[in-house]
Amino acid sequence: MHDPQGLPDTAAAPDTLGAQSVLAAQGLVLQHRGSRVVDQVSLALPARGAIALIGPNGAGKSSLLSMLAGLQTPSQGQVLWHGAPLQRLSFAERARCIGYMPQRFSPYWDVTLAELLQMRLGPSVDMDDVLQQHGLQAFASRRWNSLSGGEQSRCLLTTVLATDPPVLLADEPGAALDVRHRLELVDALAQRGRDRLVLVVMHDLDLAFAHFDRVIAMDRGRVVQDRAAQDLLTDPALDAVFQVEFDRIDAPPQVLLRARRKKEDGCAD
Ligand SMILES: Nc1ncnc2c1ncn2[C@@H]1O[C@H](COP(=O)(O)OP(=O)(O)OP(=O)(O)O)[C@@H](O)[C@H]1O
Repeated sequence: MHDPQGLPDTAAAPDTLGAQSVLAAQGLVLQHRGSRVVDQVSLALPARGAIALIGPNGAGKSSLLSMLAGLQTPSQGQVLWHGAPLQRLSFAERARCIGYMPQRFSPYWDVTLAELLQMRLGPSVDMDDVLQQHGLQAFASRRWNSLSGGEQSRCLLTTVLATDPPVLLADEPGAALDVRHRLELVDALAQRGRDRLVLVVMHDLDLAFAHFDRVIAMDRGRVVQDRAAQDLLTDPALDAVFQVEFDRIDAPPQVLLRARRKKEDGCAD
């Protein structure tokens, strides 16, 4: 059964965690060589909202995101889409429901941006329109491998969003962008979060706290904080996650974080 948006109707098999949410993680564990890189993560993600996923290197953010996208199979637990196992959806349905932007992407063939978009959208879509909307006309005939890192990121996000998926999972989409494009990106993601779900892995904490409603922090495979952005920003628990001491600097309309190494490291001023 499908809803009017063409999405599968899986609400017929509700689950206590997943029924209230579009996407949910239920006791997710991911093991590599016997160690748990994601360890018992349960999360309920609503149909709307801009959520940042933060945490130190190796915390398990990318691993969690790829399981939520259905790209990695959990060692334990399951991902729920409207309360029913995500794996019940076909690959085509998953691709329509969940837009996923990985940290690194390189197509198997060295295609042009126009070819990549065409593969994603099909022949009936007017490619020039899409490229123009996103200011990417200049890159249409460029081979993927000839684009700079930041250009690839902008093109990849456009490719992922071209089908307007109800859920976007993006892994550090701003990492390679210059400051203007990074600001444009977080604005666009926050805007999208008003009527869609956007879950974004971010290392830029100032941008995460200024633009996102909810912030989830991971550490050593676990979700250690899951709070409204403004609550977590002022809580020393944030310092503990990153093992630094943050100065909170009042810079209306926001509070900026300045990190110092912890005193016990013997390197603080
Ligand atoms: N295929 C794999 N084999 C072994 N270990 C892996 C594999 N994939 C991930 N890991 C390990 O799992 C842990 C979590 O990795 P993950 O990429 O999810 O972290 P992350 O929070 O996204 O980190 P970063 O912020 O550095 O991108 C890391 O220690 C990583 O080395």
